[in-house]
This record gives sequence, structure tokens and C-alpha cells, in this order.
Amino acid sequence: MLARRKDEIALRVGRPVEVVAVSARDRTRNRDCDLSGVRWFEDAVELARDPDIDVFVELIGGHDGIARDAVEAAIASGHEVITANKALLAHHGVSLASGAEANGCNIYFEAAVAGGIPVIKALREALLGNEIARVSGILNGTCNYILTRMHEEGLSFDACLEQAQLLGYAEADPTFDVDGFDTAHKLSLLAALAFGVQPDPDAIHVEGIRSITLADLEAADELGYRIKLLGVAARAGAAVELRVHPTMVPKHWPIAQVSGVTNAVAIDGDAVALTLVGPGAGGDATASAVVGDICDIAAGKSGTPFGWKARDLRAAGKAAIQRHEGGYYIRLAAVDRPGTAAAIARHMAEQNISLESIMQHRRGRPHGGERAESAEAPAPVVLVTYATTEDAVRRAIAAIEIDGVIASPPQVIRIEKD
Ligand SMILES: NC(=O)C1=CN([C@@H]2O[C@H](COP(=O)(O)OP(=O)(O)OC[C@H]3O[C@@H](n4cnc5c(N)ncnc54)[C@H](OP(=O)(O)O)[C@@H]3O)[C@@H](O)[C@H]2O)C=CC1
Ligand SMILES: N[C@@H](CCO)C(=O)O
Repeated sequence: MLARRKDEIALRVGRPVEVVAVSARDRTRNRDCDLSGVRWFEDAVELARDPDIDVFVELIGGHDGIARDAVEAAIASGHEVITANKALLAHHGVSLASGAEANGCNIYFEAAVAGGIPVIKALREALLGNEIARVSGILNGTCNYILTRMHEEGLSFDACLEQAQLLGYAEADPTFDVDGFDTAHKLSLLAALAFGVQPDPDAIHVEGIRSITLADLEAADELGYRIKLLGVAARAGAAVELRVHPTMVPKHWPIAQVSGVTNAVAIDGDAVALTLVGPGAGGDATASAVVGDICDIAAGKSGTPFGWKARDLRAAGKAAIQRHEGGYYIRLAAVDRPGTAAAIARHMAEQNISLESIMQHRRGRPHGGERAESAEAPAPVVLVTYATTEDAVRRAIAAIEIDGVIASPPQVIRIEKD
């Protein structure tokens, strides 16, 4: 991209941008670009310290090890830093930002959140006049790709994940994607920009998509919803509620229609509410964001990494998911014997949970596809509740489990409604 757009970039930012040095693991690998005349470094830390560079771009990954060492070395040398590494910033953002301020440089990380969507710039600059109430969205391309292909093509979770890896969407360790941690890392950065809280993955309630089955995707469809892995950061009095989990969203909501590797970030400000949609992962999306940051630096822009001085960022505090209020989808494998339905209904009523709908299918149909082998096999029952609390749902389920009327742990998915 830098080579292709060389002349126009130089014209627009006021000076040429040149790649002068590079480091990777394998010097012999074909990089599909001309690196003749570019200095090669075996050691990325040495490159980061090189006095002849202005900007160090870290695209290695990992919150510790070589990526962290190299970024710290670049900052200590007073170099501007660009990174796509949300894990690094989520874990060490405050200390790296303090170091950058002390050394008169900055850290840019547009590629770290939502790939090609310029959401960092939007929150750090364009929306500064707004008081933000909530930032939420689909922040992981791999998960959205998996959920979309499972739903639309009935493919298995494993097959979809393998494809996402082949396409270059997934993290080196894809558990970060599917278990929700990558979304949490990104959410912690958005929360820092929007609310002035320190990036802290431990302050976020995190659930991933591993437990979502074709049965859930089909049931959601029948009920008028789509299942998405959402990250939500919302002002809650003086605190900020931070959570990542699979969520059922009404089919007619724009976010429900965001499919494949596409990401979407909804920002609710007091002056404007908007949703940014775009490619969330992959080479082009990431390059677009990185080159945008390079151009900002070349054009002489400055500022602080999170749009606040590092010392002004306050602790986020741990989200209390038990206090979450909303509708719930609960799928139970109900044991086929008299009294099961009554027991389930009683435990729900004891917790003041009102049911909006109850859906029961013939055993093994249609959710899961397979037919049951015996009359005693559990029957899938899907309950949809009106607004209630997480606490109440957990208590009702615990009582149902103690009664022995379900054959396996229930599936619980939070619902966002109009
Ligand atoms: N994949 C995506 O769509 C996106 C990824 N990111 C982030 O970008 C970062 C990289 O991800 P991704 O490109 O997928 O990962 P890859 O594993 O594909 O690439 C990692 C790169 O780092 C190089 N590298 C690894 N170890 C070293 C080392 N010790 N010294 C120098 N170079 C090294 C590798 O070299 P070599 O090529 O020789 O193996 C490779 O070029 C991560 O932080 C990720 O979260 C952000 C947005 C999107
Ligand atoms: N693994 C990440 C890359 C982009 O940050 C994703 O799938 O969204």
C-alpha cells in the first residue's frame, strides 16, 4: 500500500514515507513486495532502537515477549510507535502510554480495534465534543465469520474456524478469538478512549462463542433474532459496565445484518449516535488502518495514545454481571417424565421470572437435526424470558438442576430487545 500510493501520500502529508528497515522471523519468505535496499534486522528490538528510524510499526502480536520488548525499546528511544496489537495495549496500555508521554512520542493503534474501521480516530478526535453513554458492537471478525457461516450454511464450528485461520482473520492462538478475549482487549481500548478508564481486561465479564450450537442459531432464527458476539461498554452511574458475550439481537436491527468478517461499532453520544461498519480483519483492512496512522505521524499530528493523559485514566473496576438486567434465552434438555414442565415453571415463578415464550420441539428435532434413540431421551425446551436479572436466572437454573429435570447444563444467552 505504501509503495502503491507513494506519490499521493507524499503529496498529501507533505513528505515522503519510506520503509527503511524490517524484521521478521524468516528472511527467506516471499513478502510479495520489493524489499531491496531495505535494511534487515534479525532482532526486532535492535530495529526499534535504531537512531535512523522515525516510526516503529509493530505487527508481531502477543502481550509480552518480543512485541512488548520492541515497543518499549522504541518508546525509550523516542520513536513514534504504531501497533495493531490490542493484547499488548490492553495489558500494558497505561505504562506504555506513560512511557510515551515521558519520551515525547505517541502510540497509534487504529488497526488494533475493528480492523479497517477508523473507530479510534472517531473516538479520540471526531467525537470529542460528545458525552458518550455506550460503545458496543461486533469487534471480532473471526467470531462473526464463524457464526455467520454456521447459521447460513449449517457448517460445524471447527470447519468455520479452520477457514477463518486460512483467511488470516484469526489470532496466532485462535482461543483468543473464540473465547472472547480478543473482543475484550479491543473493548478495553474503546472504553479508555470513550470513558477515560484504564485498559484492563480483568475488569470485563467475558464469554466466548464455543458453546453456541446450530440448535441455538436455528432457535434464534425462529424467535426473530440473530446471535452475535457483542462487546458492550456502557456508563452505569459513576462506573462503566464492561461485558463480552454472545447476544441475541432482533433480526431487523442493523447490527444483526452485519455478517462474515465485517465488524460494526455503535457509539451513543449525547449529540450524535452512529454506527461504523467495515472489514474487521485481514491484510487489506489492517494495512489501511496502519497506513492511516503512518500518514498522521508524517503529517505532524500529535497527542496522547488514549486521548487522555495516562495519569488521568481511572481504574475501571470489575463489572458485576449478576446485576445485568434484560431478556434471556434458556435452552434446556428436559427429561421426559411427568412433572418436568411444572418443576421448570415453578422455579422460574419463584424467582419472579415471567416467560415471554416457551418452544418445545419433538425430541432431537429440529435443533441438532438428529433423531432421539429412545422415548426417554431429553426433549429440547427453549424459554424466552421478559426482562429479569442475571441473578434470578442463575438461581432458577440452579434449582432446576438440583431437581434433576434436565439432562445437561442449560444454554443461556442474553437478549437485547427494542
Ligand atoms: N490478522 C488480522 O486480521 C489482524 C491482526 N492484528 C494484530 O496484528 C498482529 C499480528 O497478527 P497477524 O499478522 O495475524 O500474525 P502473523 O502470525 O500472521 O504475523 C506475525 C508477524 O510477526 C513476525 N514475527 C514473529 N515473531 C517475530 C520476531 N521474534 N521478530 C520479528 N518478527 C517476528 C512474523 O514473521 P514471519 O513472517 O517471518 O513469520 C510475522 O510476519 C497481532 O497483534 C494481531 O492481533 C490486528 C488487526 C487484524
Ligand atoms: N483476530 C482478529 C483480527 C482483527 O483484530 C479478528 O478476527 O477480529
